[in-house]
Amino acid sequence: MIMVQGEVSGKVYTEPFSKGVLSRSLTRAEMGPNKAYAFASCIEAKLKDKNLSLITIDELVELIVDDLRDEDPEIAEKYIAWRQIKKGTEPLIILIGGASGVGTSSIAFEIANRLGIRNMISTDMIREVMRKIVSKELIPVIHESSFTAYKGMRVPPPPEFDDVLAGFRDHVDTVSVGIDAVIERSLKEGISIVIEGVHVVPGFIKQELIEKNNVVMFVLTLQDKEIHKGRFYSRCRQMWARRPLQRYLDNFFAIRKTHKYFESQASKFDVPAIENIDVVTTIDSIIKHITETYGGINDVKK
Ligand SMILES: Nc1ncnc2c1ncn2[C@@H]1O[C@H](COP(=O)(O)OP(=O)(O)O)[C@@H](O)[C@H]1O
Ligand SMILES: O=C(O)[C@@H](COP(=O)(O)O)OP(=O)(O)O
Repeated sequence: MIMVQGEVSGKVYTEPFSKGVLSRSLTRAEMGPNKAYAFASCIEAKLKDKNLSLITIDELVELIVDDLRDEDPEIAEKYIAWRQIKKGTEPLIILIGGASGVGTSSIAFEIANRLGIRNMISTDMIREVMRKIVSKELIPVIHESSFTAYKGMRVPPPPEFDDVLAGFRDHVDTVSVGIDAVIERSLKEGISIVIEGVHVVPGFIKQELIEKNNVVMFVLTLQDKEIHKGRFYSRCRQMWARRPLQRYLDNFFAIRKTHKYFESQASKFDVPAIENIDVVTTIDSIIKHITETYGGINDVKK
């Protein structure tokens, strides 16, 4: 049996070489599952040829990267980026925001999967818990959707303010308290998490949290209104979908206003705004940003 030697928090451990474990990490770099398994089998054969009984993780990675570069340089680069993120010494908190329907939940799921992050929460769920705690009489805006929150405002905004955006800001401001709490708890426990939804808006999360290098935020956009509208149709086609299409189409104008607000807040707070046209391009772009800002850093700003 070939043993692999790694290190966690200064403690050395060994575990048997597993083709399954290696192929899973290769699929996270976007190699097809069959190819990944075949590649992992080749690596195992090489180790056997060398008569090795023990190899360190770093030596193994070097071998993998060398072979990957010959086999598929693009996947080799993705694998290196993934390793770099994994080597970070702090938990990674990824925040993905965007107007309703732009794809935050789909992309969050893919990102969590790619990075092997086991925790994911939708801000809709945080809001749902808050709704049970805070009555509709006390804070009516959170009992509405983000784009209809203006209907719940106890005092209408002055005429010079856009009512949809005034309601949206109130709504987001309240739910952001819950998001702050999830981030704080994740940092305290040392768990990586992806937090996604319409309530992840630049400028609303506590500054001291967002300033940390291991807390990264992204905004998803869809410039083309028709593509955006199409996403509500595709969402409703899923068998288990319970949210009525018509509601989102009726409020599409208001949803687009929030979309514009996301764009302006992202630009104001220097948060990457990523066009979510194609899943693979979106994921690659997010991973690239994370690698550049977080990957491999050991000195996290406190
Ligand atoms: N990049 C993409 N390309 C094609 N369809 C997408 C993409 N991102 C999301 N979708 C689809 O758009 C719909 C809305 O996405 P969803 O993730 O539910 O949006 P949100 O959570 O932002 O409301 C879903 O049917 C989803 O499969
Ligand atoms: O408040 C909102 O804008 C939407 C966000 O949900 P997503 O479309 O982002 O999933 O929640 P709703 O009230 O429709 O359940």
